[in-house]
Amino acid sequence: ANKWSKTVLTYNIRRYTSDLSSTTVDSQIDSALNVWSKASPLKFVKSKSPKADILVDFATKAHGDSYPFDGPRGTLAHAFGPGDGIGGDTHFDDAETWTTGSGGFNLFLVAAHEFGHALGLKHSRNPASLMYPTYKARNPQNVLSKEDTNKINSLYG
Ligand SMILES: CC(C)C[C@H](C(=O)NO)C(=O)N[C@@H](CC(=O)O)C(=O)NCc1ccccc1
Ligand SMILES: [Ca+2]
Ligand SMILES: [Zn+2]
Ligand SMILES: [Zn+2]
Repeated sequence: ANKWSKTVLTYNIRRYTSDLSSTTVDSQIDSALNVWSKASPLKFVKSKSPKADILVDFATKAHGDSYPFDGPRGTLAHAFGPGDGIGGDTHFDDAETWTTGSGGFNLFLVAAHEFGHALGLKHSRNPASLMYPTYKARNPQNVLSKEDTNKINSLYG
């Protein structure tokens, strides 16, 4: 599927990174989902069940799908597009140092990018877009470009 057939999506955080408190991870993930719910009709509900639409996980190297992580740097995270089962699932490479600031990799920023993929967005060629392929520091108050917003609303608006 290229998009979810519903606008209320559940998410569950299966395992956490040891770089941050679980409370901090919860709030970073919630803020990253809010980026998209603010720009579209989408709603996200935290669930206790790993059967949630979007299963968030931190893992290293081979972790049960066909895309093993690669140690520090390189691939930081990946997400599967909309669909049942692994669809929507979002994995973070725990070989990275996850931060809430500008050191290491900012979890909020990477998560916001990954959730774009989980919702059906591909990479953009526009360096101003959150969906541009490579990580760079952005103003957390304004991470979406007009293109990002237009794209999410072309799917769910
Ligand atoms: C081919 C995929 C699996 C590469 C992977 C990605 O795009 N995940 O969504 C990734 O980790 N990309 C790196 C860049 C790279 O591997 O060259 C990245 O920084 N992704 C996180 C990101 C990208 C743009 C904005 C914010 C965060
Ligand atoms: Ca990596
Ligand atoms: Zn994975
Ligand atoms: Zn990406």
